[in-house]
Amino acid sequence: MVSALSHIREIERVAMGGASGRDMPVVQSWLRCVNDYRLDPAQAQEAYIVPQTKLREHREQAEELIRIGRSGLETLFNQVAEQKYVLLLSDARGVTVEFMGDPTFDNQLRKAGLYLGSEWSENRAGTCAVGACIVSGKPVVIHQDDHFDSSHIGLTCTAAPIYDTLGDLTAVLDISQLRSPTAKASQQLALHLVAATARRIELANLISRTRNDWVLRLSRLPDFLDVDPDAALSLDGTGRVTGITHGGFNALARAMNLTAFTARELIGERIDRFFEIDINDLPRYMRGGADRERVLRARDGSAFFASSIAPVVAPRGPATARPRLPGALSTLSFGDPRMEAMLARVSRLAGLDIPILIHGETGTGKEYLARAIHESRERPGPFVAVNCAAIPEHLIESELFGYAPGAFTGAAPRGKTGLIEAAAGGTLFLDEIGDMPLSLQSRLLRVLSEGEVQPVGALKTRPVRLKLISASHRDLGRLVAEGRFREDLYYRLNAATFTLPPLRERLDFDALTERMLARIAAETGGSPRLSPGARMALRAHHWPGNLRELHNALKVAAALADGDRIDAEALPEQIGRPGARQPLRPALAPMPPATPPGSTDAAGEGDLLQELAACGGNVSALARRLGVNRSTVHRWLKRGTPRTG
Ligand SMILES: Nc1ncnc2c1ncn2[C@@H]1O[C@H](COP(=O)(O)OP(=O)(O)OP(=O)(O)O)[C@@H](O)[C@H]1O
Repeated sequence: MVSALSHIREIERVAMGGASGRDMPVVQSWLRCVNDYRLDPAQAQEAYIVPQTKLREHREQAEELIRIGRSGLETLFNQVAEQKYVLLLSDARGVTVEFMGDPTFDNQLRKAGLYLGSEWSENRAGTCAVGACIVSGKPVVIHQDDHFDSSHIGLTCTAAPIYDTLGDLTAVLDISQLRSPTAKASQQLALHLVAATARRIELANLISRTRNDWVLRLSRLPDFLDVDPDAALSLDGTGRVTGITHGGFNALARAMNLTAFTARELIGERIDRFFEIDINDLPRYMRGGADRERVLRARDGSAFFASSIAPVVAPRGPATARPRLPGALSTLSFGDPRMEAMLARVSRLAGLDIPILIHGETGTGKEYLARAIHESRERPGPFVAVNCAAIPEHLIESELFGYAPGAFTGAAPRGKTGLIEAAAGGTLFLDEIGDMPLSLQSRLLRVLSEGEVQPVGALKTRPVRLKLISASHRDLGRLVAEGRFREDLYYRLNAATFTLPPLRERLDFDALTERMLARIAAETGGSPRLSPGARMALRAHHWPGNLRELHNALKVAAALADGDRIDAEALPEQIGRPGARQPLRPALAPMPPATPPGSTDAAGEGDLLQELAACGGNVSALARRLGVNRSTVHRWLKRGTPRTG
């Protein structure tokens, strides 16, 4: 093994632009460590293990994937345990959320960071397999002194990415050894095994998450098509792509010779854009047919063997009888599978006097949904909306419950009807219910369980029947645990809980945008249309403000546009007006930039798409502007995942 000193010297040489015999991914990662994360090779740092509470949070988020992938992980571990490998599954931030290893070496493994809770993000740990894999989105071997930090140069680590069904990198699978043969080629088999297991976990994830969709598996060869296909995608009842494995993304992109596309842009496209197939042909590809009957042609002329799995429950979309939603509810979704399923359940409860609790980030349309539920009722009556966070605490009681004449100094002489009574026979919408003071929660509970309200200072209660819809962007369960929300009220409210997806996860983004534009057109009398560049920038944005942010962005853009065409320039600055991005940070070493522009923030891909939009979608122009070659730009675009490490 090389000495720490010569290792440090080598990194310094490479950082100064010196030639290196190491693999390109290693050199690129070293340069990121020096130039982007400002790590110093001379400052060795031992592995970092996140605190237990943090680890619990990371594990909770990865729970579903770990459950789905468990048998694949165990099979892989059994294959390599003899050679003293340990297995780590890390999340997209590099934190190890699952670990399998020989407990005899627990102490050594923990010290080396090959353990549950260790964080292997590149900006913290320097060049390492998990971190380099998160950044590049590709399988990688980081062998011994390929590591940046000299405290890790004894390890050999092999990692492969696991993508979620929308094409985002969600986890990294890694197998590592404390000691290994000197030759890096010794890890080729490890690389193959890890990549194959990651592929299988992606397939299992796709199948388990798309129970009411068709799943189509594709391979160049008929062998193992059913269990280990090269590619897999899920399709709804209209033949639109609802999910993909990473191989599925590659197959779709290749079928259309697409290079500058991200996985998310392919979701929602019709399968007949890519293959000579119709949704009605899918049963033909179910297991049992002869190989030659399972050949499927891609639009670029290449051929695949195909095998389909029918939906466990009836597929969505017009091909099957889609449950008809009452008018008001049907305007809230344009084909997003989660929204459709949720609205179908909501519509069954809308007419009953059961409280409904709506969860969702700010601006996801909680009040819109509440109003739609109200309007879909047979005799809706009044709709009274109250934002519990907006009324000063000392006024909430009298506002909600009203008061009797002379209840307190300064009270109106004839008393006042509270908002609860005002909603009698209709719907009371309590927004931000988590902000309701504890003392009032018990009184609200009484309204719900006894059907009566007692105004402040009144001796008698009055009967009141209403539909209660409450909403919160906070986790009420957590507020209960912290003693800030009454448990009894919580259980009364949460029986029918619905969560609105954030805009960035909705699959009907384009249709939703068009609908909003149509509404703006009706209001303003124009007919605004999005240019391709503006559409790309909108798709690339993260939308922290959700539907509210989108609606406002479109209104502003329509007002600023020259005529009816909305160009990217008319969009608000944070959504990616060309030129709004910060200039590239100059690299220390005179090497081509090893990472896409914007990669130091969490929205690297978004920035790149904005750059591309600014170049009119022309990859060559963008490559010239960034000083890299076209294939580098294609690779960055193909990676299709926002950067995290
Ligand atoms: N279905 C929809 N169609 C069109 N626009 C919508 C829709 N839902 C929400 N919006 C837009 O988003 C804005 C916010 O919606 P709403 O007030 O329902 O969200 P919210 O989740 O209740 O927000 P908050 O958490 O801030 O109270 C609306 O004013 C409207 O501009």
